Amino acid sequence: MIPNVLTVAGSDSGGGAGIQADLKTMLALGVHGMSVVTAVTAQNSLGVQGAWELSVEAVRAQYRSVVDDIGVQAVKTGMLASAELVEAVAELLAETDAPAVVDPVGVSKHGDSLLAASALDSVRMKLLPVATVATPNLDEVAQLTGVRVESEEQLRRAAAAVLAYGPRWVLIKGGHLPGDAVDLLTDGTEEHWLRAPRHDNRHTHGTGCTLASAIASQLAKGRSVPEAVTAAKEYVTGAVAAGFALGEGIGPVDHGWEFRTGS
Ligand SMILES: Nc1ncnc2c1ncn2[C@@H]1O[C@H](COP(=O)(O)OP(=O)(O)O)[C@@H](O)[C@H]1O
Ligand SMILES: Cc1ncc(COP(=O)(O)O)c(N)n1
Repeated sequence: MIPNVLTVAGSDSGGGAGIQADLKTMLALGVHGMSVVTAVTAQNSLGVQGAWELSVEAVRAQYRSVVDDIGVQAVKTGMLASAELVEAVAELLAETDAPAVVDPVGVSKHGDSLLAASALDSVRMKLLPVATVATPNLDEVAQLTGVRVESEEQLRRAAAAVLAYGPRWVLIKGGHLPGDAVDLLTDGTEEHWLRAPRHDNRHTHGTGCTLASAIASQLAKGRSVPEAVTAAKEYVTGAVAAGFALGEGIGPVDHGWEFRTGS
């Protein structure tokens, strides 16, 4: 049986991040990808030119259509735009018997806001508590907890601050630190350090979405959280290494890198 994985996220018209990155990742990892669109962005390699969020009703209806008939083995959330949508999605996740990977998307690589400042409290109090794995980057950690990370050793403190809001696991992504691309996965008792060489490639649009979707895909296949994150890290590292130029700015990671190897 092919596992079903659902992404609840924003559309990136440029195809490198958001829903488009999620569905490509799911295809690459051999699961059936499905989507609940929360917002539509006009976006390309230069930034986000516009964003329009959908109504709570439209988001709920998409989610129910998928979950009630088809069923899901894992869910991933990304851009949720507003406090209303964050709260509605948190409620839906709480009713769903499947692991949830929560990528608390705040700001795009270009610095465009993808989440209203008024939604931060809902992310902390409603969304993080229902996450199986939360995957904040360092900017999101600072926004959500006030903890600023400037070195690998400080990742531990960041993880503890996020875990205090109640996710089962947290993966702090150290992708924005200099040196190796090091992430810390912990549930407060176990610690797993995931280290990969930093690829000197500016075409990294979509890294976070890709990693979170890859984790959800691996969880849907029945892997444990540490196994799923380890496999997902390998996939995203390969995708960053193969990231390519597109437009005038920051190009996407290559979701299809494994198909192209040797071709
Ligand atoms: N230049 C790079 N080389 C290798 N891995 C990277 C690079 N940049 C980011 N990563 C990895 O990509 C994943 C996403 O991290 P990050 O870019 O920090 O997330 P986000 O897209 O949410 O800002 C992490 O596993 C991180 O370590
Ligand atoms: C719709 C949408 N969702 C998420 C991101 C974050 O991706 P990145 O951090 O790589 O810009 C994005 N740019 N657009």
